[in-house]
Amino acid sequence: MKRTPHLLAIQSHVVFGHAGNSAAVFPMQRVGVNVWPLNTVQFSNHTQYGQWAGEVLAPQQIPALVEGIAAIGELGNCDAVLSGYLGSADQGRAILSGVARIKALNPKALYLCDPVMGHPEKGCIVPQEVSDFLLDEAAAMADFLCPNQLELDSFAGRKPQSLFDCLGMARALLARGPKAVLVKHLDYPGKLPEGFEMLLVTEGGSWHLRRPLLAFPRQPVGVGDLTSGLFLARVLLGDSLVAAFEFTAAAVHEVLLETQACASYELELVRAQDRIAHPRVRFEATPISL
Ligand SMILES: Nc1ncnc2c1ncn2[C@@H]1O[C@H](COP(=O)(O)OP(=O)(O)O)[C@@H](O)[C@H]1O
Ligand SMILES: Cc1ncc(COP(=O)(O)O)c(C=O)c1O
Ligand SMILES: [Mg+2]
Repeated sequence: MKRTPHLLAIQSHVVFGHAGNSAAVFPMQRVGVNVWPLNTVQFSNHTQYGQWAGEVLAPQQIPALVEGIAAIGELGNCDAVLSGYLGSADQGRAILSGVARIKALNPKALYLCDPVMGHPEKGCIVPQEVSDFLLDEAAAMADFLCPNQLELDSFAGRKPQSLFDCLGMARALLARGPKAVLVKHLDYPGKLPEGFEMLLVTEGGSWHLRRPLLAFPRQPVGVGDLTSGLFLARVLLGDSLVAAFEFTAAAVHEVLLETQACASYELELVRAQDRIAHPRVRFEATPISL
């Protein structure tokens, strides 16, 4: 029997609704991965409500929890680490130490960094020191980096002029260390308004994918976290990077269709669970080169 992969997921938890681990853990479990959730913050709700209660996990808790798992002899069974929303730069550094510790025990373990940065125009609130940490330190250690367009712009230090420009900006990130860059959401001059586009850039090639852009009265949150989580889960389950990319696009689209049908602001993950595991739609990733 094939072994069930184990994934340490280090990102936010919200009590109500879905963002961070609260968006990604259940879908990753639903597709067949054992998830170890480590919550960087526990907030009442995601920050795009403009107000929330709760607190940030003390950074020293991260190594303490990782060592706790090592002490029971399980840390070497960790196949991958995912990091997302961080409450402080010190938390980020603690995560990188944890990744190094896990890779020493299991050299095949993968690290996916979703560089969640704050953006006034989006309403996602993250301390500035976290963005600096992600740009300067985290990208170098990541096997997979999953920025959205605004985060890709921050890495490149500029906005793109075209799709090929986005491709160049994503390819440039490979030089910092990652094996693959998944741009979860493209935005560039000339983009067709009716499409939602993504890019996958690897050492072996690059792929572009388009799915329909759905209309929402308020944009749902947690879509990026769902995207990164499902991509890593499917890679661990044995998909090629391109197959994981296509699966992720389809499963996320299914969740958005369910969410739209329910006229819900929060992602309808429970209702969409069978569609996550077995998407009915399929989007093909097409090769693209500079
Ligand atoms: N097919 C779609 N139709 C409409 N909106 C979408 C679709 N897919 C994703 N979105 C929205 O697009 C945005 C993507 O967010 P973005 O900032 O690029 O990434 P992240 O979710 O990581 O922050 C989110 O607001 C999400 O709700
Ligand atoms: C607590 C928390 N975690 C994670 C996120 C990231 O969500 P998204 O996947 O939409 O980038 C947000 C966005 O506001 C948030 O408030
Ligand atoms: Mg995000």
